[in-house]
Amino acid sequence: MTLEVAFDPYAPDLHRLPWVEVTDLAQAVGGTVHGDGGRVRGAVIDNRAVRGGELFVAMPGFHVHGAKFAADAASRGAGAVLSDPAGMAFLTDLDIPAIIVPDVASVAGQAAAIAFNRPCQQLSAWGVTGTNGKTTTTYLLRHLLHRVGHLSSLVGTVEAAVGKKTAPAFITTPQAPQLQAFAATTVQENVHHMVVEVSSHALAMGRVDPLHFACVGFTNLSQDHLDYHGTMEQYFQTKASLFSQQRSDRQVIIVDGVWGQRLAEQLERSGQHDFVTLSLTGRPADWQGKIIELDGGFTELRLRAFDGKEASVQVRMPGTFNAINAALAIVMVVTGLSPSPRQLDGDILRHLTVNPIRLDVPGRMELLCEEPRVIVDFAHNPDSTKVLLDTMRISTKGRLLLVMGADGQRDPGKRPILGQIAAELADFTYVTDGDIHEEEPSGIRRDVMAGMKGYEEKFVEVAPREVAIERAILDARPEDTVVITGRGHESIMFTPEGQYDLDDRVVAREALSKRN
Ligand SMILES: CC(=O)N[C@H]1[C@@H](OP(=O)(O)OP(=O)(O)OC[C@H]2O[C@@H](n3ccc(=O)[nH]c3=O)[C@H](O)[C@@H]2O)O[C@H](CO)[C@@H](O)[C@@H]1O[C@H](C)C(=O)N[C@@H](C)C(=O)N[C@H](CCC(=O)O)C(=O)O
Ligand SMILES: Nc1ncnc2c1ncn2[C@@H]1O[C@H](COP(=O)(O)OP(=O)(O)OP(=O)(O)O)[C@@H](O)[C@H]1O
Repeated sequence: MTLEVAFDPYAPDLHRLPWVEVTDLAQAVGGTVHGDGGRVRGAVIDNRAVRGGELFVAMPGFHVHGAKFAADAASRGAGAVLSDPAGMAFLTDLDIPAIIVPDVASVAGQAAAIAFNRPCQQLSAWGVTGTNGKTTTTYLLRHLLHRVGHLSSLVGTVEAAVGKKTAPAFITTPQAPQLQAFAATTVQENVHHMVVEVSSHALAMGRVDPLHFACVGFTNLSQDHLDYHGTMEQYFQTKASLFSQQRSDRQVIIVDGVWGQRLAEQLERSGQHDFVTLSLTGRPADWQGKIIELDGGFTELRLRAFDGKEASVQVRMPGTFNAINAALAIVMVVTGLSPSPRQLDGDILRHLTVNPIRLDVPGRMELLCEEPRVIVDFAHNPDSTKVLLDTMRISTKGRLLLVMGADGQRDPGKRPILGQIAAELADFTYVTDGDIHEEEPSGIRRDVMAGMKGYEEKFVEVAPREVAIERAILDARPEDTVVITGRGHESIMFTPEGQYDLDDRVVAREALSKRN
């Protein structure tokens, strides 16, 4: 019997990497070496991931300092430790060398890039950022790159995939050493393009450093993550940093929202003129897109470039927002692969649009049943919830029933706004738990319901989530639509008491089986 080994996208073959002298590495990151010489190949941020010879990147975290695990990393065979003055307290009696720098996060990517033999220099990286649509656009990018003959790896909220191998994701954009490890795996699998979903947290925490993207795209910006960024301005500037020439060669920006327009103006003012703009609402832009609604909830997307090149393609994915995501992905591939952003390769545009675009993205508009229609979707902020409910309303014959909640320990300011959108746009809402994390769930639900004042007859509070999903599905009439938002593809519920398996799709299917 052969045991199948699970694919670990963050564990490239270390034997295929050259050794790096610790003194050279220290010099490159401006660190001082404590202990004798030594050498490393590869890098990890978790002691439990050490296989032998890696640099253990010991960063301070929100809960613990990584250096606390340095001795264990050494016992597992780590070649050296990278840490900071605060971490040194844990490094006494260590029998491997340590590189000490003032701030580990700011050099972790660079150190890991060197330890993995600079994998990103051997591939083209594509990045997508924005509040909504990142995951979907990265899937579309990967699909379209394939259409023009380029295999790519993909790392984002749902999965980390290289070729046909895939592993579930635990975070949207991995920590810098993991991203470099993922790039090394990509290179070792002979894949030359890497598509990255770039979160604002990642940009703020230096997780994509020192990656230089071949092409990046901006979807949109609306309220989210203000618990971390504080203000919309700060959130915007963090996202905007991906579009500087220090970080990316080519940039595509949707300018239909005020933040996209600001991004374009900001780049223009800074003397960066080569970026490409895209509008789907008739605003002045390099690329114009027009979305025509077709029967069945699908769309036809017509694109016209600044040089007169035109294409049209059917997007067989529900919702105009998916046509917008497809437009961004198409323009990114044409922009990224053409000789220059202003000298387009018409063959690429033709190849990309010759066949309809149809792609299932796990937990995004995932259709579980036609009658009643039951959809699981990842919408978990005000804008995506509004866009989703507006979209579903068009094709709902009966009532639009919504199962929703908000996440614990995440941007409490958006909770009443989510409640208000639900109250205004759904016919009936089952207010339940989102991802609880380490917060008391009834308080989260109360925050959501604070936005539903005056609509008391249009919602009910039901917890736990499984019960709310079941109740909505059993209440639904055949002509109704049940939309279950907030967790999409996620399969683990985090609570203060621990974690347990909870997949909305599994719960919904079980409930559907109880309808006679
Ligand atoms: C706030 C934040 O970003 N936290 C991340 C951070 O956790 P932490 O600071 O609590 O880490 P910690 O437990 O204190 O540990 C400190 C260090 O010790 C190491 N360690 C820890 C324990 C151990 O046994 N051994 C060990 O080596 C850890 O790897 C870490 O380097 O380091 C962890 C290990 O990499 C991450 O999993 C964790 O992300 C958590 C899961 C998270 O939810 N992050 C969110 C805020 C996030 O980054 N979200 C964005 C945006 C998503 C979106 O757009 O919606 C994302 O990119 O996912
Ligand atoms: N372009 C868009 N504009 C607004 N809403 C969108 C757009 N694309 C998708 N959505 C909605 O947002 C939800 C999440 O989409 P997706 O996962 O692609 O975005 P994301 O930016 O990756 O989200 P997250 O950052 O939370 O991972 C979808 O399920 C859909 O309801």
